[in-house]
Amino acid sequence: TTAKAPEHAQAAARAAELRHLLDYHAYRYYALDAPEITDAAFDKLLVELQRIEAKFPDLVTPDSYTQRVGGYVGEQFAPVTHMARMYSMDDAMDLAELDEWLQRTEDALGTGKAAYTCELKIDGLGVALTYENGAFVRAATRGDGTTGEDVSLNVRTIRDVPMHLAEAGLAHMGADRNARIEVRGEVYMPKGSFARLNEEADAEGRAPFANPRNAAAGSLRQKDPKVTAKRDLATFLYAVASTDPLHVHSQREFLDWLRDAGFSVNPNAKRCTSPAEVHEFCANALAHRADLDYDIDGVVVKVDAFEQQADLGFTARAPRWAIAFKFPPEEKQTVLREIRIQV
Ligand SMILES: CC(C)(CNC(=O)c1ccc(Oc2ccccc2)cc1)c1ccc2c(N)nc(N)nc2n1
Repeated sequence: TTAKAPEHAQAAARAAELRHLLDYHAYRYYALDAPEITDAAFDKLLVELQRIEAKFPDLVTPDSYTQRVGGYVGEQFAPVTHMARMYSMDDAMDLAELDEWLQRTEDALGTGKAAYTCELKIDGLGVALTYENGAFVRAATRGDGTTGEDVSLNVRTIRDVPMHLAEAGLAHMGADRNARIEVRGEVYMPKGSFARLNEEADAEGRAPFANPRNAAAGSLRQKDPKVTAKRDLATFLYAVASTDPLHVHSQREFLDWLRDAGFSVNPNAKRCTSPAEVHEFCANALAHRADLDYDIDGVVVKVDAFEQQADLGFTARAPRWAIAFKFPPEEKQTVLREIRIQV
């Protein structure tokens, strides 16, 4: 066994180095959208780690990048109670209703001026991701807002979901770096992946998915994580149940923290300091809707300062400090399946 010791120790050291490298390069790629190495170089590191773990199984750690796709089928979809309600939002169906909300909000705040953070409303599936001591511990669907389904094994296969929080995010938490936090966001299927998936379905004579949202929902509900892993799902995070451990004081600061921590955050968010700026953001989002690689169904306008959010509070159903400005359904050129009529 002494002969084995140096080889094992060497393998253990290299495995730790590879785990760190893979996490760093995944962070560069998914959170910063600024990769330093090619995908091929990344895959080479991953294969090297998989080989070491195959030779020395005791070196496998749960947060290792190689553990993204795995786990047996039975343990999925158990009911999960969220740390805090995952609220929905009131809707504004047109600019007049949006202006009513802006006016009502500014009156309620009494300050005359409020700043808002405008975000794209991704047409996907709401999920809650829970981290403890900086490590991913669970993912759940939104469900009815209080109780969702455990989809941890499937969410682990989504490449842009970090298995543990990056140091830049943890450092911001100071003494609370080990706190349990639950972030919320959307799981979506990029339009390109949706088109490819439906081409495959067509080629195999299976029914196509109606839209990317349904395809994302179907992919998250897969019993076998190996199938989910092939569905090319992605995320954008946008909320947290309790902001205390993060020591941030506005939605804009929070979105910056999410990036620091390694999460994928939609790059089109903007802090607006007047209703006119909010209108401009909405008009611009609608104008560029078709150019995006994901479906959106509107814009979410949020009071930016957390102190003002706390002043406004929640109704039974939704926060008073956020509104969903809805876009009309996008007319899509649906390719009708050829129908052969036997004449
Ligand atoms: C605003 C919020 C409803 C999230 N916020 C929450 O879920 C939430 C929940 C408890 C909170 O704080 C509490 C903590 C404990 C008790 C009560 C409230 C705070 C925020 C929401 C919902 C859907 C969104 C969407 N589709 N796209 C974008 N871009 N943003 C969205 N934002």
